[in-house]
Amino acid sequence: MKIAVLAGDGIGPEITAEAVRVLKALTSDGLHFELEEAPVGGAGYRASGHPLPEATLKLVKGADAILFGAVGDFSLDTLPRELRPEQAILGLRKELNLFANFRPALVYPELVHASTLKPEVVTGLDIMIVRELTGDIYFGQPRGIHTLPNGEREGFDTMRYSESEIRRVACVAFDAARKRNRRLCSVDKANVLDTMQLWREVVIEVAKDYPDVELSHQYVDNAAMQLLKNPKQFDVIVTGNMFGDILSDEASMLTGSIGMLPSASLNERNFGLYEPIHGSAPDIAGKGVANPLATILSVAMMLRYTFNQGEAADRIESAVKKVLAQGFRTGDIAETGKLTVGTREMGDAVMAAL
Ligand SMILES: NC(=O)c1ccc[n+]([C@@H]2O[C@H](COP(=O)([O-])OP(=O)(O)OC[C@H]3O[C@@H](n4cnc5c(N)ncnc54)[C@H](O)[C@@H]3O)[C@@H](O)[C@H]2O)c1
Ligand SMILES: CC(C)[C@H](C(=O)O)[C@@H](O)C(=O)O
Ligand SMILES: [Mg+2]
Repeated sequence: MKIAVLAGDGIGPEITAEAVRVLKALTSDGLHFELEEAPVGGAGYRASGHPLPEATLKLVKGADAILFGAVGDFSLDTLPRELRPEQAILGLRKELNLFANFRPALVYPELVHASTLKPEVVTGLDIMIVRELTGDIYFGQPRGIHTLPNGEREGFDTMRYSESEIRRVACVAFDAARKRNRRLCSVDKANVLDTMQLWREVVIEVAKDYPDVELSHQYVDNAAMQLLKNPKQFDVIVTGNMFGDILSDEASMLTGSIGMLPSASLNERNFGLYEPIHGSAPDIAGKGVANPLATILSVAMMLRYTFNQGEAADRIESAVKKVLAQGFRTGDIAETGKLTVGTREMGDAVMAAL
């Protein structure tokens, strides 16, 4: 199993190092991983003048899966957009056609205290957000900043989705719902946006092939509120690129921390990029305090989705549950006044539990 390891910027290298240790530990189970690292994001720009260097792209194209840390470097924010670190992850998603993004939000019993919501609202919460990842206002043309006849500048981006783009992610979400509790909520803004009216129409068409899955619809503003009011009403949520970005960060706080949410970004062949949903966290980078569990759990998703190694994935997830039960906490998930561990110690604990 060939894995390209792209650690990226900020806390990226710290959290990725722990996930790589976990992968290497599984080698003793008879699994064989070939790991190769390459620079990406700000690190890619500094190494070769581009956030997604040619050599990095070549490496990922020859790999079976990608383990991704995070990109983002505020000191490069003045660069033209195409050279900024974030273009690396956007470029990989587009180039590799990773349209289906799975972002599970799971509340571990030991972390109920860390949730921003009351225990009875989040205990046992287990939802899956399926975010479309290669379309929407993120990639729609035209876009830009131009000067109006009156001399002021205007910025513009275009929200667009074709029927086939909506259909394929809807199918993925219905399939996921079928394997879970057979409830799918499609989140859109069909009351205002034409793109989203089409979204709703196509989702309803696709639903005809899934009579066993209960489909509901919510406008995104209501969905953002419902996630805080009664998150357990959801099983699978399917939504567009931008709404999914925002709702998944929101959902992370139901679980206690953004440092707990892994993700899988897949194409039609289950080739995948696996990354935590958070960013490079410049405010804590280099301090050794970042929570590595989202990245470690992303490795479990990789084993399950791309490599069909469900047992190994279960082992990682059980190890994470065990360290939480043992009381290991990085700062983001700690109770006030309680002892915390750093990134490396959390990795050590997971290794020991494995
Ligand atoms: N996929 C990605 O690579 C990705 C995702 C999101 C943001 N970004 C980029 O990251 C940079 C920083 O963005 P931001 O500050 O808006 O979001 P962020 O997710 O990096 O950080 C938000 C907050 O969450 C905390 N946090 C994040 N991950 C954590 C972890 N593992 N453990 C403990 N705390 C954690 C941070 O310290 C910060 O306070 C920006 O350049 C942004 O574009 C990249
Ligand atoms: C860094 C950025 C391009 C990215 C996104 O908006 O998709 C991030 O926020 C994410 O959630 O992976
Ligand atoms: Mg995001």
